[in-house]
Amino acid sequence: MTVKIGVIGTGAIGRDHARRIEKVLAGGKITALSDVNMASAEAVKAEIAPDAEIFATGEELIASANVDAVLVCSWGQTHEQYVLAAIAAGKPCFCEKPLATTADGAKRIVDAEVAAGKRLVQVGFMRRYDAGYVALKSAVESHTGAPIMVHAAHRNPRVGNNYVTPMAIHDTLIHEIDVFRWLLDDDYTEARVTFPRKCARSHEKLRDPQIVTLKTAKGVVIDTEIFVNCHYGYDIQCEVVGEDGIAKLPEPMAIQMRLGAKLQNEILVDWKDRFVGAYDVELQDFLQAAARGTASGPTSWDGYMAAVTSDACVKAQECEGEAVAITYPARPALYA
Ligand SMILES: NC(=O)C1=CN([C@@H]2O[C@H](COP(=O)(O)OP(=O)(O)OC[C@H]3O[C@@H](n4cnc5c(N)ncnc54)[C@H](O)[C@@H]3O)[C@@H](O)[C@H]2O)C=CC1
Ligand SMILES: O=C1[C@@H](O)[C@H](O)[C@@H](O)[C@H](O)[C@H]1O
Repeated sequence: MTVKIGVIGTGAIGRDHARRIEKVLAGGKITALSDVNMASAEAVKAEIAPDAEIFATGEELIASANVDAVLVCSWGQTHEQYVLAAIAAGKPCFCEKPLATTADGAKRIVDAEVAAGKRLVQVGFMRRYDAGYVALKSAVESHTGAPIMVHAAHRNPRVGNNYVTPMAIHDTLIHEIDVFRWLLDDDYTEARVTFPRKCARSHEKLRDPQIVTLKTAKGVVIDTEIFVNCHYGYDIQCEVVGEDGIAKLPEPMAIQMRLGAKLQNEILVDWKDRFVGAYDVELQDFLQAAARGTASGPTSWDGYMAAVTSDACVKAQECEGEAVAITYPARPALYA
């Protein structure tokens, strides 16, 4: 079966996902596009999906009989309305992170999906599909012994002037928040944030870098450096320290060169390249589940847990150095 896909939001990631569905993956076809910037949707139609119909609104796209499943790739604050509309229409929906920009919004999605009685939503936490993280999880489960600490870093070369301090959590750390719950099979109990001196490239409304420390129910302490003006590249690091040994996230494959009296490996600069394989696998998973009228992978519940944790981390930014407690409600049976 070919799943007819409608994409809402045809900016950086919407365009890239449309490309992979049309040109890389099996079992899907882009039949509909929508963006508040119609020119962007028109450009994606012209370059990637010539058969797609352009809709003025996401709601009209979701209602179309020519759309079996939906990709929500618009700005974060618009995700909730589209995911709720997709659930109401009974159509599988892949939603880019964040599921919603508030924990209350994510909870409304969880409630709607539970009321629908089946999984319809996959959240775009692609790191769970990254070959390096999958190997790391296997090493932690089989070799390192019980985890005690995690040291991590999330570094972007630069960000725009619209990227302000809380976005380091909602937009950036949210990937670590999700992937460490999955990697450690654990939940968080408290968050703490420390700011070193602000780096010279950080603009007025951004305190960069910062270190977020999360503690889990099993007692693991995770420190993550977020540095979004690191300048040198896009660099994701993670090391798990266990009772018997240490496991480290592999570096992306890169040719090692001996040149000009230097030993060199290229470092990537763009998240699209760093996680290209993971995006492919996550969307192939979505297409397979959507063909069965359902969803798999990271759930609405995971999106909700990430939102609750993000809110606590933002509070922790506001009271530097102090611990902010994190508590979660009971998990509905749909997400057992
Ligand atoms: N999983 C990942 O690694 C990544 C996820 N993202 C997430 O994807 C989403 C989009 O990010 P980007 O593509 O980087 O942003 P972008 O700004 O390049 O594209 C967003 C597009 O959505 C459109 N849009 C905004 N409001 C809309 C609405 N109400 N209806 C329809 N279209 C609307 C904009 O006109 C724009 O074309 C964000 O939630 C972001 O956090 C982004 C980058 C990487
Ligand atoms: O999701 C993403 C961006 O929105 C975000 O701004 C980056 O920090 C992340 O590394 C990338 O994966």
